[in-house]
Amino acid sequence: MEDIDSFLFKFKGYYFLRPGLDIGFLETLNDFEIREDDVFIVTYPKSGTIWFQQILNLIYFDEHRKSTGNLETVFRVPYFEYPDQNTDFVKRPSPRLFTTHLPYYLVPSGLKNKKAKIIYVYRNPKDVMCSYFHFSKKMPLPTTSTIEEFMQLFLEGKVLGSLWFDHIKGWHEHKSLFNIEFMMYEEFKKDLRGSMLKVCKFLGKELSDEDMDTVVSQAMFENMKLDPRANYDNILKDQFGIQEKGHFLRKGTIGDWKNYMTVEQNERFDKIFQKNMKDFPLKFIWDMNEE
Ligand SMILES: Nc1ncnc2c1ncn2[C@@H]1O[C@H](COP(=O)(O)OS(=O)(=O)O)[C@@H](OP(=O)(O)O)[C@H]1O
Repeated sequence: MEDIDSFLFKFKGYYFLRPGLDIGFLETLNDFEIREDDVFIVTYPKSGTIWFQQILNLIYFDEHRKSTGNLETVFRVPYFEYPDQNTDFVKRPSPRLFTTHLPYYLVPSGLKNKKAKIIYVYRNPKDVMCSYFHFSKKMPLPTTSTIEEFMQLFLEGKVLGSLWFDHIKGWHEHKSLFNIEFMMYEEFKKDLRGSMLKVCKFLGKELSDEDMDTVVSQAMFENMKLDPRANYDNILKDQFGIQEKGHFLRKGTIGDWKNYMTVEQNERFDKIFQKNMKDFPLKFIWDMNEE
């Protein structure tokens, strides 16, 4: 197990990615001026962030949908807490689209005006953990050689994003403060078109049937994997010097955790999950065959 502090930085109780972090900007997050038509995707890492970044690009930008532009998916829906040096969020035209892994208590207080829209994407935490285990080997993140050791880090919240339980519970318990809609990764897997209609409704966007067909097709895992704008390889290479290809969009399935966790690990995870998530109202889907 590697030294967590060389990769992560704890600020107000939450772990950020250390490389490239602008601590001065973190100090100003609370006061960042929110516009009424801003849209935020909020996720705990490995819950489908790039998927929703792609979905927003496809919904909002004709040229992305028509594949005539080649701006990277992340460019128009940038990470709020990791601003690029060349990006001035204040100069961005409206509607501004953002991505964030922030916990509810660190986002700009202006989001509580309830006008700016927030989509919180969540995924069953066993698949999150397994996706994270693989991803951590490719990134400047605390990593481990076995899933057992990674499970320990994950369940102690010693990862980028801190404790999964705190993240989702914090946002859900405070949902009445925000204009927020909770969307489940697994529902998008099972019914992409139906789920896309829900996103459009929440965002107040109406697409023609033809455009909707394109959005659905381009948001499918198999097609996104082939789309260089959504494929993180370039970003991994540019920002972190990582050379490996094709691993960001790894499997994109439900229930892959079964290929990595033993029966005993699963039972232990379940106990901790039940203890932490007792009375939590949102449903989770752990298996592709589950309704
Ligand atoms: N279109 C589509 N359909 C289904 N699944 C998809 C899709 N796009 C991305 N993914 C999967 O999402 C996982 C990556 O999560 P994140 O994008 O949240 O990662 S990150 O936090 O931004 O690093 C990662 O999951 P795993 O494959 O299980 O590792 C991606 O494959």
